Amino acid sequence: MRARSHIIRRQCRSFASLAAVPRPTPLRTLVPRATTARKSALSPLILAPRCPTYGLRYQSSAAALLADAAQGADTITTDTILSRLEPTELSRLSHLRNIGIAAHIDSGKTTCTERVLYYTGRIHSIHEVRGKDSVGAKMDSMDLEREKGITIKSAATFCNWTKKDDQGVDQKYHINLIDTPGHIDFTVEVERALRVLDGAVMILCAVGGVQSQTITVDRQMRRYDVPRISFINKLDRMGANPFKVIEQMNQKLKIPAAAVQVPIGTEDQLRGIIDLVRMKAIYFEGPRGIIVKETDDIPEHCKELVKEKRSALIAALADVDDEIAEIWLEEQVPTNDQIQAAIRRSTLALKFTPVFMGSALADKGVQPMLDGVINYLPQPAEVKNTALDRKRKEMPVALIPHTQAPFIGLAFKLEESNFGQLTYIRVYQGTLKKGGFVFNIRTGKKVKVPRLVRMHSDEMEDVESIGAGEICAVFGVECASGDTFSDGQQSYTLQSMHVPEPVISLAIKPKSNNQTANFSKAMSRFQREDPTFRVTQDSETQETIISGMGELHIEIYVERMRREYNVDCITGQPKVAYRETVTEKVTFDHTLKKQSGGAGDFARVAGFIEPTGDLGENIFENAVFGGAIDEKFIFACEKGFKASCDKGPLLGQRVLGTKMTVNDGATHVVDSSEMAFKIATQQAMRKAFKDAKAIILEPIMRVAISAPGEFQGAIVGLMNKRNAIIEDTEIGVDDFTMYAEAGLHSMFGFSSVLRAATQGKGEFTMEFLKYSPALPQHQKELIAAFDKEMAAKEK
Ligand SMILES: Nc1nc2c(ncn2[C@@H]2O[C@H](COP(=O)(O)OP(=O)(O)OP(=O)(O)O)[C@@H](O)[C@H]2O)c(=O)[nH]1
Repeated sequence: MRARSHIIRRQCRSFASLAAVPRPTPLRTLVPRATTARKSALSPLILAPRCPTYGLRYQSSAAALLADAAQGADTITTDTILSRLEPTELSRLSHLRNIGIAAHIDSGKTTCTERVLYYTGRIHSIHEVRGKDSVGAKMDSMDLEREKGITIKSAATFCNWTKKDDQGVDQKYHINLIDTPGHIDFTVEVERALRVLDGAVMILCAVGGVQSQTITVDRQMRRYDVPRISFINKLDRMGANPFKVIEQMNQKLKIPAAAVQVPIGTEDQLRGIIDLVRMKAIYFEGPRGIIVKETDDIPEHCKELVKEKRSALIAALADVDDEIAEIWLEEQVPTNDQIQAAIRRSTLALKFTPVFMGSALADKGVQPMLDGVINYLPQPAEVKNTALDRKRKEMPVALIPHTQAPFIGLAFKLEESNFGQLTYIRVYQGTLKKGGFVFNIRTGKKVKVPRLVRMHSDEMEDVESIGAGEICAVFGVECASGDTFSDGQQSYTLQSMHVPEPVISLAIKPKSNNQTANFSKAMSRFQREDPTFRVTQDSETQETIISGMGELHIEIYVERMRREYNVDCITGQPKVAYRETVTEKVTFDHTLKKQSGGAGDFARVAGFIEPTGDLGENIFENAVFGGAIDEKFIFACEKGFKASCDKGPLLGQRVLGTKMTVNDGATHVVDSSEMAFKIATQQAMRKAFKDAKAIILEPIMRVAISAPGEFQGAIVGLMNKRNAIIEDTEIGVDDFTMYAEAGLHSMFGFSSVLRAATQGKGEFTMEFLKYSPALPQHQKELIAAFDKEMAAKEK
């Protein structure tokens, strides 16, 4: 029995340990042709070379690929992975797309997704955002979303899209899709979706063009290297001009763009779309445009435009793709296939975005956009994903999207549901199985996966297993957002997403005491689900303080508390999350000495504090030589410094960009303690901080305001009053957009001021840009108010 288990253990030796053995020669050169042919006829597994150290025969290409991948992220490319995956794995992955839809507010993301679900057969009727039937779109499942007509939470779904291949054979593709919110206050939803998706559709309004949030989304897509296609929506709107939008994309976004389609008519004359690659006119007939009719007959009045825009497409491709550049230089015309291949290559290389167009509301152009998702966005194996190996000093290693590899997944989103915590997971490697066990790399805990589902907005479909490259959700797995899971063999961690810092906070409490339990429940749930929503307790006032990304963000949570938890809340005035820092280097030498009868308190700390140079993390440095302060007390000094940084001396706000170096001190054999050193450091910090010309930093917001042209003067006046710096103003046909930078405190309540000044026609967005020193007068007022508050508390 023992011998048998020994053999099993040897055979089950982890892929991680295989990774440590010398790298085997690539499969293709070693496998004898006859063997491969015979073997592949019997099974999809390829016989791999013998491992020199263990004498094991690799079971599949997964092991060989993993052995290479584990040598370091640079040893393997997506081409290597693609060339060495077995046909079954390759076919599974090449029929899979994980995409997100992201855009400026109200561009039509949800309306578009509703059409995608209808045309792919996931839903059987279309309901509009703010539609007359009051049902609302499938992906806006929360009551609040349906009432307000905005997306608050990103929602995941999946569908199948059938498309003919080059030989005219129908191929079925599985698409995992995430619809994201447009409002900047919910931007973390976009961050986490883009972190795990392989490609994205960026939607733009044919009238609004590149708007403030388009620029943010562009930045987010670049942060996670997400290839994208673009879709200019709302061609049916008056004033629609897709080519002006493309011009704006080329000027303002950091990615070249060119149309791959032109419209047949615009506004109320929109009839269809012409595909510039295949040179086909496409019409959308039948109920809700479900029948796609393609013809070679390009309407006469479109021919000139088609010629011009096809040339523009080839010229744009020649700038980013060598093959087209060569054809172009030889003054030849590329074939349709060459154009299509170049669009795919340059889109995947993040050098280009093909622009599709249509009107989701008018049911035109969505199906060709879906074909574009298949043609131009990557399958999971075409995206290189890496993790850090904790066992090998955080060495980056490539992940292999193979179902037989050891499981690695990232929990990117959490939600509470009636059945417990629902955790969204992207499976990067291996297979996640219902009833199987997974290890949380952060906590080291092993947990069972009791239920595995695919999400369809707020509905779910149970599944037995999910393979590499897919997105799913699990129940009953306790974890935090951003945790990496493995099957216990590897100690890999995946980098989590960027989480912006909250900039606004307010005090909150339930109206009546008997709602406290529900209030706490709601707070802990919201905090777990949304990393940009924070809850803290003011240690002096014992008030609960909530912080978030903006007024709307906080407002939505207060409203959800009322609706979902039956808790009415009293909220204080919103407060700005100011920060404190030092601007000069000063030395300190502070002694704490207390003698009160028995054992006293003694600690001496000396050193200096100085600015770190950036407004990032605070730093504590131990530069004590010769044991002037015992090692265990140094740790207490660091604790004291950190506590002081959590509540700065000027306003009780967090300290940024400050470094403390302790280089001397003294210890008393009897009276020194950890507490004494902690307090001494806090006292030293309080004094030295003020001496080091401490200042208050305030969040500066990037503000974009759009309104009809007649209100421009009034809005300039409003912004001047707020000491804003107006950066740029774009004048459109009827309206204008102003870009400015303003301190957050001056922007509180701006939505109602703007509404009143523009007869409700103006709109604005703002997002955190940076921390900057507050104006001297404002700093004085803030400090005076804080001191007064403190004095009142002491009385
Ligand atoms: N005219 C016109 N209106 C459209 C079109 N697509 C969407 N809309 C309208 O634009 C509004 C916003 O649409 P949504 O689909 O909610 O936009 P969204 O981008 O998902 O919005 P958020 O997620 O809240 O940012 C709704 O009133 C839609 O009916 C279109 O093609 N033409």
